[in-house]
Amino acid sequence: MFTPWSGAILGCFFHISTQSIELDHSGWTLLALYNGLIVVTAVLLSQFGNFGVFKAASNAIIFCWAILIGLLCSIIIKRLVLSPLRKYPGPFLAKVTKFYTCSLQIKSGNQLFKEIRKMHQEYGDIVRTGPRELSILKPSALSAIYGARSKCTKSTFYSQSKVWAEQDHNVFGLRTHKEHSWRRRKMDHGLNSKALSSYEPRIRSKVDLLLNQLSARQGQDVDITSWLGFFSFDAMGDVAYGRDFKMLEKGHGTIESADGKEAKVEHMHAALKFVGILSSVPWLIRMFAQTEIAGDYSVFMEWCKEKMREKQASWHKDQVPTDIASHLIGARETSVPAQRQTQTSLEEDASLLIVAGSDTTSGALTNVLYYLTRYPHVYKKLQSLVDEAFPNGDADWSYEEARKITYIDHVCHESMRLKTPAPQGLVREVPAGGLQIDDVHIPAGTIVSVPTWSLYHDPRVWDEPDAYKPERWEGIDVNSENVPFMPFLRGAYSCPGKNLAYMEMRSVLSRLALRFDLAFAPGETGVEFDEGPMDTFTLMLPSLRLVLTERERKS
Ligand code: HEM
Repeated sequence: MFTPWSGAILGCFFHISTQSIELDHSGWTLLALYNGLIVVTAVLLSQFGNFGVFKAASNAIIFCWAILIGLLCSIIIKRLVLSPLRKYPGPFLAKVTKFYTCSLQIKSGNQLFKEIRKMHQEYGDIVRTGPRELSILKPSALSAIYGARSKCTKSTFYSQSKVWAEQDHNVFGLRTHKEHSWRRRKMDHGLNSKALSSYEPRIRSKVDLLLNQLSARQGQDVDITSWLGFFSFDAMGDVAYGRDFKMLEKGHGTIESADGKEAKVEHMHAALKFVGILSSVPWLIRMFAQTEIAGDYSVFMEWCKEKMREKQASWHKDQVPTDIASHLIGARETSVPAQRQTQTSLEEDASLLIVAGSDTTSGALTNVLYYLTRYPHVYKKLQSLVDEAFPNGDADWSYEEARKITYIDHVCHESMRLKTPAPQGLVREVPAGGLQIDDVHIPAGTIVSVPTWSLYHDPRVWDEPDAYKPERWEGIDVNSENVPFMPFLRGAYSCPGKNLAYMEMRSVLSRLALRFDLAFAPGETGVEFDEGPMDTFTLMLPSLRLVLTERERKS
């Protein structure tokens, strides 16, 4: 009964019978079951098969290996011969396993988005990048996949954290439309225009601190990537739960948790780099997440959760919410128990806000500064516009006036086009009934994405696609479905922090232009910075060294 052939047949049967079940979350369970099966088989063989212990164990191992081989053969045949995606071109190995794109991510130094672009150049607009996955380089795919009317859902990539129940995930990790939409409404309250106007003075004081620190270092070699990182972490700590990381004050990216443990932002980045490498095989990320080996990353996450618990302890129903956490806590406390956000998900949201809102904004800002330094005529134009709006300099500055300078938005859009914050494309699952994109029908269950890096550099879509030309955005409504550009995404899963991010970017850029001239630091050419962004889901940037000089007229 426990022969290699019966093992192989059992492997095939297991594959066929579990095809419609999502096993991505069950890595450790499957591993445990497999090892358990070896032991049970060995026991059965020694008890009932008249085998000695050694022979029973070796036959059990052979039988279980045969199960694996049968399973693998069945998977490979399905993926190569029977898959509804077999007609789509792509690298042979990509059709067989996601470890192929994982290996490309490693080989390219976390620049899989460039490899995907090469694949499109070789195979065309629709490329099979995985057994179940298509990358679709078509502007019309943006609305079809991500638009407000799209029924596509988030793929398993999104539920890679260690929590089990759907309702315990942070809002980013929620994959069912229903659960996601009510949780999103609660978070959106903390980021609507009324809430934002109450955050504005606090963002302003963080910009004050940033400019003062840069002023104290004027004429020196400054790593602007780090300083903008300190700014965005401090701003998010304040807006998320009214707490300060004090990175701008200390001049380094560390936080301390209540039990005295110190976590460095650079270590958190190392963990994200690891996540970036495994992004093609999210079930493996989840397995690692469940082993509690995240080190500094978990100190950081714990800090965020602790701040949420502190806020909960001091919450009072008559308090006016002053940050996103108090909006979330207020919504929870005033709901009937059956409609309450779970405690775990509240704490998960606490860390999500920092991860989603800090590196993204500082990365976007750093990229803008890179282009402004590289193209001084653009910076001069920005300076003359802010000088015109604020003739007495920084002392006159107000966000109300700064947001009217549309050129600031144009330099941001152009920078986010050339160095898009989520370069690989965001993965979505096609719902029952399939998805129509132009004349192509994509079958249900396919994982689809638009490779935004490729799209934003596509000469068929953009005139001089590699040139930095903020003027191209004049008179263009970036929110229109007809514009093939969505750095903050569109539709149900779009970024709730978009207006906050613009507030931070407009504030920093307008005030920096009022106060400083920019130049690359001696020895800095910008080449490594330009070529070195890593995809760790968002872009992780190399250091950019600049020299800032106070302009003649001081604030
Ligand atoms: C330039 C800065 C930013 C960019 C480019 C950006 C971009 C994005 C994108 C593309 C998504 C969709 C990701 C996906 O579906 O996989 C997203 C989601 C999200 N962003 Fe942002 N973001 C920025 C800043 C912020 C800020 C400041 C916050 C702070 C509140 C924030 C909070 C979030 C959250 C909570 C989500 C998950 C939304 C959901 O799944 O419903 N982001 N962001």
